[in-house]
Amino acid sequence: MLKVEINSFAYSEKTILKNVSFTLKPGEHLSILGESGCGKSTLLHLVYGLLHLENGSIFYKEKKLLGPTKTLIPGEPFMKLVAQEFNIMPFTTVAENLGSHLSGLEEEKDKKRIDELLEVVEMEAFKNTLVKNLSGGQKQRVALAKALANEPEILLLDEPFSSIDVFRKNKLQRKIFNYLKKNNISCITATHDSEEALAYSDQILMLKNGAEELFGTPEFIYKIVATEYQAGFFGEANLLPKSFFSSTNSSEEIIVFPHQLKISEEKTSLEVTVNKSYFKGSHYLMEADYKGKTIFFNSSFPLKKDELYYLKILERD
Ligand SMILES: Nc1ncnc2c1ncn2[C@@H]1O[C@H](COP(=O)(O)OP(=O)(O)OP(=O)(O)O)[C@@H](O)[C@H]1O
Repeated sequence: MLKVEINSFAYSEKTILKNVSFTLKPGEHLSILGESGCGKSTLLHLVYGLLHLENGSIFYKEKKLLGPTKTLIPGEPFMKLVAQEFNIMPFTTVAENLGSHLSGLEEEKDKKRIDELLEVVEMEAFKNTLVKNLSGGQKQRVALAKALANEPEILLLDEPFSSIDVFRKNKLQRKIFNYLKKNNISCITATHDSEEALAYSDQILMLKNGAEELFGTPEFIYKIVATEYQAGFFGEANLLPKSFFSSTNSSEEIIVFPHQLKISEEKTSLEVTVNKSYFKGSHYLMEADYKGKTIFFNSSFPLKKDELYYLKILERD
């Protein structure tokens, strides 16, 4: 088990991370969700041992990890980090790149392993291509395969699918994360992609300004979001008075996602004027106005600009 306790971390004067702690069991997948610059990469670099953690500790299997000041080569042998600037050799082929991370002692075994890794990242067709001639997304897939080559116990992934097109992304995510589960490899992923975090992780750690904002299972996080910052990771969201939807005197406001609002035949407190409709494939996202505030709700058909509607809430699911 990995046990991370970061009391605080600063590059110079400015504190980047504070009071972040979690544990990770074998085969478990943790997603770090947070806006750009909130400290996700820094957290991965601390765990991997590229940065020195003065104020806190990291244990793996009861053993304290020493960090870069006490080890000759930064990084831990049982962990692999796929950083945003992936480090792959440009003037060698994809297969040679992967081969450089294998034993080199048993040629047939290595060849088989290279084919297996290429299959996981769907790069079989580029086996003999020079890395310098690959696209950004293809290089990212080689970096993922390279990280898997030596069967790490923990994989740290920094925005692993950021350069990969939607066409391939979903299938690749399924293949990689299923491969990790099957092989009991723990994984920490830094991501902006809430769909990826919800679908594949066991736990989500949401950061805000380098501190824990929310921590829990994807279902727990999605149901508990209460502020615009928290809800912002899951698409458009409305912050509306609770009193609109229930008989309460409280001035409390609640987060309501577009799919939780529905047009009402009866008069409600929420009378909106339609501004725009955006086709989303399975439905239309409506942008409407309520007393100068923008409200988003879903509709199965487009609504006309300037038409008035009453909205009611559906149970949050
Ligand atoms: N080597 C460094 N020296 C000084 N400050 C740094 C260094 N690396 C990162 N920072 C700063 O630390 C903060 C956190 O950066 P980090 O890269 O961890 O954020 P992030 O959440 O991964 O962002 P992104 O999603 O954009 O990759 C930023 O304000 C960044 O400017």
